[in-house]
Formats: sequence, structure tokens, C-alpha cells
Amino acid sequence: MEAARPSGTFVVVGGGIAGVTCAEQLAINFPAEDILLVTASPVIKAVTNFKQDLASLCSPGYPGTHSIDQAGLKLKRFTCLCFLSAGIKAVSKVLEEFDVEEQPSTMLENRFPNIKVIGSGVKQLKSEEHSILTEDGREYGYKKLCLCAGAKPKLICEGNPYVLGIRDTDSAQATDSAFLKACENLEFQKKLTKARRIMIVGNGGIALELVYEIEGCEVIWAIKDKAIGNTFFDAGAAEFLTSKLMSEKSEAKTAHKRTIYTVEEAKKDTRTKSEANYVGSALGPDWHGGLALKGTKEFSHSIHIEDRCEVKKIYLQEEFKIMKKKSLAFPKDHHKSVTVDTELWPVYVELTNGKIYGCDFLVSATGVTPNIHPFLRGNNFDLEEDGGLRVDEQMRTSLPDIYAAGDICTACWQPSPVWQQMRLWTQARQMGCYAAKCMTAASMGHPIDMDFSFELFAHVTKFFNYKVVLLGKYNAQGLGSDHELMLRCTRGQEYVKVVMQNGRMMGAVLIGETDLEETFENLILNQMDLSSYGEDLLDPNIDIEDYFD
Ligand SMILES: Cc1cc2nc3c(=O)[nH]c(=O)nc-3n(C[C@H](O)[C@H](O)[C@H](O)COP(=O)(O)OP(=O)(O)OC[C@H]3O[C@@H](n4cnc5c(N)ncnc54)[C@H](O)[C@@H]3O)c2cc1C
Ligand SMILES: NC(=O)C1=CN([C@@H]2O[C@H](COP(=O)(O)OP(=O)(O)OC[C@H]3O[C@@H](n4cnc5c(N)ncnc54)[C@H](OP(=O)(O)O)[C@@H]3O)[C@@H](O)[C@H]2O)C=CC1
Repeated sequence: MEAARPSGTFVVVGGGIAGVTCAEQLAINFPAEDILLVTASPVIKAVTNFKQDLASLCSPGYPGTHSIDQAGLKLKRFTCLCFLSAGIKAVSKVLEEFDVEEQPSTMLENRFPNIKVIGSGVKQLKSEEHSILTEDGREYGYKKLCLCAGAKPKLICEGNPYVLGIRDTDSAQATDSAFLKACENLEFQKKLTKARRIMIVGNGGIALELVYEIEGCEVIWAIKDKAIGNTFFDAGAAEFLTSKLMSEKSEAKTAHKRTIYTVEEAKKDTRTKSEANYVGSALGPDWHGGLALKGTKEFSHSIHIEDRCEVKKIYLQEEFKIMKKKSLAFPKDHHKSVTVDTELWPVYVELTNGKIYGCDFLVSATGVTPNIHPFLRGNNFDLEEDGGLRVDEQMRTSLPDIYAAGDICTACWQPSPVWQQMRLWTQARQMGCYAAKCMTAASMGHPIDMDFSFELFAHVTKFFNYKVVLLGKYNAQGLGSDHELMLRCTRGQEYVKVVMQNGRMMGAVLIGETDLEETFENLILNQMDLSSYGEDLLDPNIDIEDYFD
């Protein structure tokens, strides 16, 4: 084994958006120092085309005019909101727009000559010795380390080849490369092309996107809740979206937010790595954009929702046949629902509502677990209940000189009343950038204020081809019963909900082209007393922007 480098280096683990943003910010702050980015994935994720004058305050320092065709990569366009406080009480707001690009790591090194990408997974962290061991047998010392190793799908059932999770690009995209054989169980797209019926379990972001995108394959969608999309929506918004889901998909649907970049090119450039230990980045926005999510059948949409239920048991075909023979094993009702279905299926799923469905495979879209094992084992980190590394208001973990950002960490500071952590692209970028600033401040002995990004929760995405903006306590999270809601809804067009508490706006859900986001962001941030405006706030005949100018 090679000797550890002299400690004195900043090391970042993870080539996802949190790690790359962190490394870039460190490279800018310390142009004369080597920044090591150690990553298990063959591509890194970078934010490009950061368009906005004040962006440098929170961007990783991109020139802003990155060529779209660079290296022939397709881009993922992503729009998000960024709030800039001027260091004084007044907070101004600027719409931030950027692209997310998966790139070979050499592109990052070319842009930032003081970043060195180590294409090998971290096998072990030796926190007491301030060093990490990589899969390729090297050891690197660090003076400050930032862990950005992301998260992995939390599956309803581990080790079952018929239960797929969706995380890295490879798990969603089929290719026949030897490299991917290790990920065979995760080749979602390949399996889908042969599928007649699948079951999707879970009610969050991935499930919402999948049920809308999948064509030519029956989808049984099993959700714990009464309404769809519980992580993002209340029952009203869910109903607004369900009607869209159940209607035939429009032509416009095919205009994706962004296109997925195929990693094949990057893989040709890949350094030696342990295939079995490969851990990819989360796909992020528009991950399904370039995938053919089509099953064997000719129809477009066939979705059946089973609500208020969970998966009770999964039977392989042979197991199921035996069970069926011993008919006593199933209550009468079960038997009925199975015998109606004369087709044979590779796998059968028994739900807690008593129904059994045969299908080709299941997608477990049931959330994520921070990636803390196995490489952090043996280090005494404080963990939060969700399995994340606890970080304080300066992104520090409980161990000296170790920071964390993105999906791997759990924010444990006292948050602003209108911010909460969600494991999202935007927050991964903001945390990565802020962690680098904290590492810099600590190295230089300077104090640092909490970044403005954490003043207000703001997420922009698309579901069922509607623009969706979520602001603040959009689902009245943590407000108890002490709040009221105001709604405006035009079926098929827009759904607007605001959450009010003591006359102040605490959150909002905006579905469709409402044009309200800027005004509402301001109202949530400045906590103006809006009691006197009453329902005028959502009156479509009043130009609310003028009102508050
Ligand atoms: C299918 C899907 C769709 C999504 N869609 C959206 C969306 O539309 N909008 C949105 O805001 N968010 C979305 N997300 C969430 C978003 O992608 C994540 O929150 C974000 O990518 C997290 O970034 P990260 O850098 O923390 O982690 P990741 O992107 O997961 O990166 C982790 C990095 O760590 C590396 N790594 C892991 N273990 C090791 C190790 N031992 N040694 C070295 N390197 C290691 C990995 O190779 C990877 O490079 C989606 C997620 C998924 C899975
Ligand atoms: N457009 C966007 O913004 C997108 C964002 N993402 C992000 O990517 C990450 C992964 O997405 P996803 O996997 O959908 O995770 P989410 O956290 O969004 O959703 C997980 C869902 O699974 C449910 N669930 C958890 N355990 C079970 C179980 N055992 N049985 C049945 N249901 C269960 C959860 O219910 P409960 O909440 O009650 O536990 C929740 O509805 C998330 O951070 C998500 O925010 C993903 C896709 C798109």
C-alpha cells in the first residue's frame, strides 16, 4: 500500500452534485492547493450555465456560458430559485437557472486544474488518522474532509431480483456492457421492455414520475396513503393531478425538461475500478427523459391505484403455485382475485388490503437511505434517525475536520421557520457549496453566517407535465392545526394553495403556469401581515404582483 499523502489536503468524497459543487468551491477558494475529489462513479455531475448576475454568491463559480455541445453531451436543464440576502435585513430574490451535466471527470480537472479526481471508491475512513483508504489500495491524508456519498434506494425487500430500486444512471438505463452485468438486477429499462405488468410501490417523487412516463405496460401503483404523491401534495393537489394521470397523455408530455446523458462515452474514459463496488450518483431531475420507458403492449397508459395498502408478501412463481395448491394458505378473497388472472407471472405480490397481483417485477420507490456503510464503519459518527450523518449549522459532522453535504447528511441545526430538508438536487448543490465555504472559513479562522439558501425551502419541478413550485411549509409541515389554507383551482390548468398562519404566509403549492412564485416567495420571506387582504390574495382578477410592489 502506498504511503498516505502528507495531510494538508482538502478531500471531498462523492462525484454527485454535492461533492462536485463542494470541490469546485474549494478549488476557487484555494487556487494554490490540491483538492482531491474521490468518487466511485465513472462520471461526475456538474452544474453548468448558471445564469444570473448575482449567482456567483452561491454558484460554484461557473463562467456562465458553457457550450451546450461540449463533448457532445446532452444537458439536463434545471431551473431553481435562489434567494440572495444582501447581508442586511432586506432579502432580494433572484430566479436561478442552470444545467446539470454528467461529465467525464477529466472535464472537471480541465476546468479546475487544482482539482484531482481519484476514480476509486473509498473503502475505509480512518478518522483518527485523518486519512481515507480507497478500493485501489491507496491512502490519502486530509486536513479537512467533506463526505458527499449520497444515498441509496431503501428497498421494501433486499436481495430479491424482482424488486428494483432506481438510483444511478445505470440502474435506469440498459446497456450490455460487462461493467453493467454487476448491476443486472437494476436494469430497469431493459426489464421494462419485456414487461406486461409491473407494480410500483411508494408514493414520492420517483413513483409520481414513473407512473406518468411508463407506456405500454400495465402499472399497479400501491400506495400507503389515500391520495397520490404524499411527499409533495395534499389531497386537493393529488386530486387535481390524478385526473390528469387518468386522462390520456397529451402530446406536450413528450417535451421533457431535460434529456438524459448517456454514460457510455464517459465509461470509455473510466479508470480501473472495482466493478462490484461501483456506487453511482443519483440521477436527479429528468432522469427518465432519454429512456424508453415502454413495455410490451400497445396502449399508452394503464394505471391502477391500490391505496391505503403496503406490500405484505412477495411470492416467486413456483412458491405461488405451491401456495395456491394449498388453497387454505389464502383466504377466499385472495383466491378470487388471483384466479381471475389466468396469466402466469414471474412474481406475485400480496398487499395488506388482501389483494394479490401477479407482475413481471416491482419497483420499490420507497425513499432513500444515506450511504454511510460500509466505508464509514468503525467511526463514531452521530447519526440521525433517518440514518444520515448529523451536521450542524456549519455542515460539520460529529467528528473533527469532517463535514458532510447532500443526501448523506441530515441537517440538525435550528432551521428557519420556512425551511426543511428534503433530499433534492437543489439542496445537494446548496449544501455542497456552503460546506466548502464553512471548510474555508474554519481553515482561515473566520466566522461564517448560515447561508441564505436555507432561509426558505423552494423546489421547482415537473409532475405530469405541470410545472410544480413548492415553497416554505407547503404542506403545513410542523404547523399543527394552527393554520389555514386558501385554494384556487382551475381543473386541468392550475392549482394554487397557500398556507397561512396568524395572517402570514408560511408556504405555497403552485401547480401550472401560475406566475405567482416570485410574489409568494417575497411574502413568505418578509412575513408581512396579510390579514387585511383576505381572499383577494388568490383572486385571479387582481394582479397580485402590483398589489405588493
Ligand atoms: C430517480 C431519481 C430522480 C430524482 N429526481 C429529482 C428531481 O427531479 N429533482 C430533484 O431536486 N431531485 C431529484 N432527485 C434527488 C437528487 O438526485 C439527489 O437529492 C441528489 O442527486 C443528491 O446528490 P448527492 O451529491 O448528495 O448524491 P449523489 O448524486 O447520489 O452522489 C453521490 C456520489 O458519491 C459517490 N460515492 C458513493 N459511495 C462512495 C464511496 N464509498 N467512495 C467514493 N464515492 C462514493 C457516488 O459514486 C456518487 O458520485 C432524484 C433522485 C433519484 C434517485
Ligand atoms: N421531481 C422531483 O423533485 C423528484 C425528487 N426525487 C427525490 O429522489 C429521492 C428518492 O425518491 P423516492 O424513492 O420517490 O422517495 P420519496 O422520499 O420521495 O418517497 C418515498 C415514498 O415511499 C413511501 N414508503 C416508504 N416506505 C414504504 C413502504 N415500506 N411501503 C410503501 N411505501 C413506502 C413513503 O411514504 P411515507 O412518506 O409515508 O414514508 C413515500 O411516499 C427523494 O429524495 C425524492 O425527493 C425523486 C424523483 C423526482
